[in-house]
Order: sequence, then C-alpha cells, then structure tokens
Amino acid sequence: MKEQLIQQAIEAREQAYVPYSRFQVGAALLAGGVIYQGCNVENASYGLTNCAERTAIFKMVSEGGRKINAIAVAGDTDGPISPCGACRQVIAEFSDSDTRVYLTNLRGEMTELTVAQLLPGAFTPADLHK
Ligand SMILES: O=c1ccn([C@H]2C[C@H](O)[C@@H](CO)O2)c(=O)[nH]1
Ligand SMILES: [Zn+2]
Repeated sequence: MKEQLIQQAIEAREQAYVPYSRFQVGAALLAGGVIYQGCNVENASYGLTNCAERTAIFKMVSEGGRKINAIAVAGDTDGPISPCGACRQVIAEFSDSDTRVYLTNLRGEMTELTVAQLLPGAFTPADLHK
C-alpha cells in the first residue's frame, strides 16, 4: 500500500495547475479503502493556492471520508518533500497520531513519519471538547 500510494502521488502531480511556481506536487491518501489523489492548484491571486495535500483531503471530505489511513506526498525536491504548516494542520485534523505519512521525491528518496512527528503538539478536534 505504501508503494501504491507513492505511485499515485507521483501520478497526481501531473495534474498540477502551477503557471506561477512551475512546481508540481502530488498527494494520494487512503481512506476507507478508497484512494484520493490531489495536486496543487495555484491562482493569479497567489495566496489562494491550494496545496496538493489539502486538495486530496478536501476531495475525501467532500465525498464523506473523515479518516486518513495513510497519505503520500511527492515533489521534485532535493530530499523528500516537506509539507507546509497549513497542510500539516489539516492532515492532523483527519488523522490519528500514529497515521503514516510518506514524503518522497522523484529520486525515490522517502521519509516515513507519523502524524505526531509531522506536527508535534497539533491542536486537534479533541482540544475543543475538554
Ligand atoms: O508540500 C507542498 C509544498 C508546496 N506545495 C505547492 C504550493 C505551491 O503551488 C507550490 C510552491 O510552493 O508548491 C504543495 O502543494 N505541497
Ligand atoms: Zn501545504
């Protein structure tokens, strides 16, 4: 499943809409037996850019999914790609602390993290109900 998610993330990258940065990113996540792919989607109003990770997650949520079983992210970076802070927080919202995150590049370099490692001390839905 790890290899399949990584392959799907690399494939999703091809759909990236990146006329401004030219930096394609792909993500793929498993949720309830379904794989959701996402790419980054930029905008002429630069700050409106949606990262690949959040595209995949919002696709999952919009189709009824609420729990990420595992997620892979791929970009053409020197080392494994590093998700931005916003995506780390959104990944944490829909994951467990031990959910696996596979960060990779096009050279096959990969870092495997738990969500707790990806965003230590994340503010979570549980924090709202104390
Ligand atoms: O993990 C990442 C890092 C960057 N980007 C996108 C945002 C922007 O479109 C481009 C350059 O930052 O890459 C992602 O989609 N995911
Ligand atoms: Zn991001």
